[in-house]
Amino acid sequence: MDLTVARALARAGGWRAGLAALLAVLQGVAPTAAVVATGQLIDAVVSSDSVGAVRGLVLFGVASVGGVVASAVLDHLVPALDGRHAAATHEAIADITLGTPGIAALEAPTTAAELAALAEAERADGFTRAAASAREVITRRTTGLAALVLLLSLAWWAPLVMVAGWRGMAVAVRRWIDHSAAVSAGAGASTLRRPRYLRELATGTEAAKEVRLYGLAGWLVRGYADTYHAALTALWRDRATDLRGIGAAVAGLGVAHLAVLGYAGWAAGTGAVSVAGLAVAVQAVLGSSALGFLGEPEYALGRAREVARRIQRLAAGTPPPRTPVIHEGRKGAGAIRLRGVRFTYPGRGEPTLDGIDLDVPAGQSIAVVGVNGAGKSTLVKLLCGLYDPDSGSVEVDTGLGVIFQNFTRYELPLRDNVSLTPRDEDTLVRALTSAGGADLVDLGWDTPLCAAQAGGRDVSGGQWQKVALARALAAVDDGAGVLVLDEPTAALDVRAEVELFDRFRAVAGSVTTVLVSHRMASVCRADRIVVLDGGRIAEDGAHAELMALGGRYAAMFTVQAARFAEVEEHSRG
Ligand SMILES: Nc1ncnc2c1ncn2[C@@H]1O[C@H](COP(=O)(O)OP(=O)(O)OP(=O)(O)O)[C@@H](O)[C@H]1O
Repeated sequence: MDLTVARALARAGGWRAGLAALLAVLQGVAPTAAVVATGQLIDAVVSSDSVGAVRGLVLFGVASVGGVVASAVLDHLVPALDGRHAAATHEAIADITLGTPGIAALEAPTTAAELAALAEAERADGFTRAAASAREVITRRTTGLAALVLLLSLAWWAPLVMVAGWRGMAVAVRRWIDHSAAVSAGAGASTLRRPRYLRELATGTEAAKEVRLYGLAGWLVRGYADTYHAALTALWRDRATDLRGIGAAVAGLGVAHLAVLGYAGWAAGTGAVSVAGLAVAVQAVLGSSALGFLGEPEYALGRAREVARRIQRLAAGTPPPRTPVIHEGRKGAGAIRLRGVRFTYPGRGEPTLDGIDLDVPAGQSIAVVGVNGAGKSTLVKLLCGLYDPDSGSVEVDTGLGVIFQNFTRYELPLRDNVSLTPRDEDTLVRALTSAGGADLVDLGWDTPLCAAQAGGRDVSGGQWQKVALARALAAVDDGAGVLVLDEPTAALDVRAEVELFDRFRAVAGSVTTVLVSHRMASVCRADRIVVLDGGRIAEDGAHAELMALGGRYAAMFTVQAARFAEVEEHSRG
């Protein structure tokens, strides 16, 4: 039994784990005790020894009843132990993933691979049966060891021969399985990624609309079948390693059986071993098989061990929390200072941000614009401390409220979507109304925003954005002095966005706001506009200044304004 798993079970289960281990040993000894009792009975019958026969019967009864009782108690104890162990494992994983201050560490290839492997192990469900598997392994190994003790009475070398035979077999099988597992976890995982993704696309709801609209069903099914088959063929080829090791182990095991059973038969023939002794020896040889490879419980224990080790590795590799640059405690509008900020995504050659200097005084509203991929969202993520800059510094004076482009749509009641911290309904109503979502209040605060749940309701994309805005406003209520809006209103039409942005500014007027938007109608309302280009700030100034400059911003604004005027004219005409 692996010590890593034993420690994990002991930590999760305390005294229950100790008791379970003891009972598993008792359950393992019981069959051997019954074999000994049978031997005593045979001896007693052959020699007409009634006292010996009673002793044999009593021992048989104790062994049988003891085994049954131990087994029954374990049946109750072990599932509870497994539940505790699974909960402790989930907690440890959550501690690791939530304990990192940024997301860069989670996105790092090694960490991401470890986390993916953990998720895979959770799906395989192996570690949730760690206690059940440990019970099985302890019981069987105890039975095997007890059988060896019995074999000692046949000949001193008999246990050694049987152990060698069964361990040789176990090593050969284990090696073959470890190789297969390594193939699956390594190259196999990456080759299976594509078919798995295609299967998710085909069966999930996310792409269901496009799959139907573009008639992708045939392509998906073919693509899945082809890539899955190709991946498995490669996997099987890789796994079909040399089986000679197993062949040799089987031969060795055969020789061990022949030697011990042959000797027992010969000894019985010469009278050196009694009939009872022969019966016991044969049973002991059978019992020694429990020292071989145990199959599923060993796999499951292996998976549990992998999970425990991955958790240890991840916990050891988790960087200590950085000195926070976000000063949560301070109230009121906060200033933002970026000095020489350079940032490169892992695996990318070119920096996405390449020397950003930006001072935003408390209370200012600033808009960040730039073409797709200019680095606006990256700047926001650095502001929030989700990534650390390669060089330079990012400092924010107060707590932050943020709405990301892809903000989370919690499958939770409306109340929790506006604020996950408990607060009175007046505050919630104020936040939602200010965000333009007054009509959503009628849904009821306890209505889950997910039609799949009992009493739940789906809401539109625009309504979700209002909920997300309300969430940011609730954060302001909590004292956040900087509000970051990363294209929060893309699902709204231009007029609705402008209206909402004005209302939002009135409500959140006391805080510093950073708006990322492609809508010039909203952008031009900010006190100051920053144009990102090539990882740097290309233009910086108020709307009128940048229009007068006649640069990138002026060009962007003019194109949108012209298009907007055209549409207006068209709709009037
Ligand atoms: N997690 C990531 N890993 C690697 N590269 C990334 C990652 N996220 C973004 N990028 C890259 O960084 C660059 C800047 O992306 P970012 O999302 O910051 O741009 P953006 O200005 O917000 O664009 P958009 O207007 O399209 O939202 C892009 O080239 C993008 O491909």
